[in-house]
Amino acid sequence: MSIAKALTIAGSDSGGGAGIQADIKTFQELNTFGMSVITALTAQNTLGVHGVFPQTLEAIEAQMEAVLSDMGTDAVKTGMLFSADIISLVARKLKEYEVKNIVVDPVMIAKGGAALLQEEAIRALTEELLPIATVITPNLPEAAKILGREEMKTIEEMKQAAVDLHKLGPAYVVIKGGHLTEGPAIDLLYDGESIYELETRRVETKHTHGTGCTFAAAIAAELAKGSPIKESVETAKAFITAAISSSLVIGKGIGPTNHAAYRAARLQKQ
Ligand SMILES: Nc1ncnc2c1ncn2[C@@H]1O[C@H](COP(=O)(O)OP(=O)(O)OP(=O)(O)O)[C@@H](O)[C@H]1O
Ligand SMILES: Cc1ncc(COP(=O)(O)O)c(N)n1
Repeated sequence: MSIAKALTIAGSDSGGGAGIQADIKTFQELNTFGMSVITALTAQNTLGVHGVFPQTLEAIEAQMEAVLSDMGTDAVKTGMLFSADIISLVARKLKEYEVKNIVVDPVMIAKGGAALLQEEAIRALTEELLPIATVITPNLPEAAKILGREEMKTIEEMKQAAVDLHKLGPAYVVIKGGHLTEGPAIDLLYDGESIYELETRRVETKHTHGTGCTFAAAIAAELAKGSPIKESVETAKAFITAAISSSLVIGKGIGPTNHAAYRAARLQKQ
């Protein structure tokens, strides 16, 4: 039996809600074979990040070599990359292996405020990784940081940001509106010509740890299976909405989303 393969290159979240763990759970739920390259360990739980331990470049390169030289992949999702050196290495290896379907989630800061990307790495992100990305998935603060402007507060400002981010080289741009303070949860997809709005109701919950990681991993899984970009983003939006709608009260802080919810709902419908 053959199966589509998806690779996450990201940080490990010991709490299981974000990072590598969220990605692998998402890949599994969407019927893809998940593989991982761990860029950094975080000691993390629902209350926050208690330690960040970047892996050596040697360790990261060895993981990429091991996976890509033998198994290959149908899509890649990058998450926490932490430093300029790690970004350069990852971009170089993705080019070397001519990896297709690259989803770049430009993770910068954890919900609790901990830095998951060094300030000086933004240039490497912009110059080396964004140009080879199939799709980038910044949230509002990340989009603002990359563009060096104030955080956008309206859909019109988000649209302008999507157009400006596209000029940096990715084939598609998704800007996530989870951080808008009121109204529905609206994300935008820009393909260089048209802007599509993806809108769902905003779920009233504080348990949203790992939403960005899960959403980007779901896009990668769908692209890996050969779905076109628009359908992939729509499925990812349905996946994350289901996961947030039945998010889990685990730990004393911001709990994780429920990765099993999307498939469970679909099975129930059958
Ligand atoms: N309360 C909510 N209800 C419904 N959808 C939401 C909610 N919060 C976020 N989303 C959706 O979840 C996805 C992730 O968006 P968000 O802006 O939270 O990403 P993020 O900030 O990168 O996440 P993270 O903080 O985990 O890195 C988007 O599709 C967004 O619309
Ligand atoms: C390893 C890792 N990667 C990404 C995030 C972002 O997720 P969130 O903003 O929900 O904390 C995280 N907390 N940890």
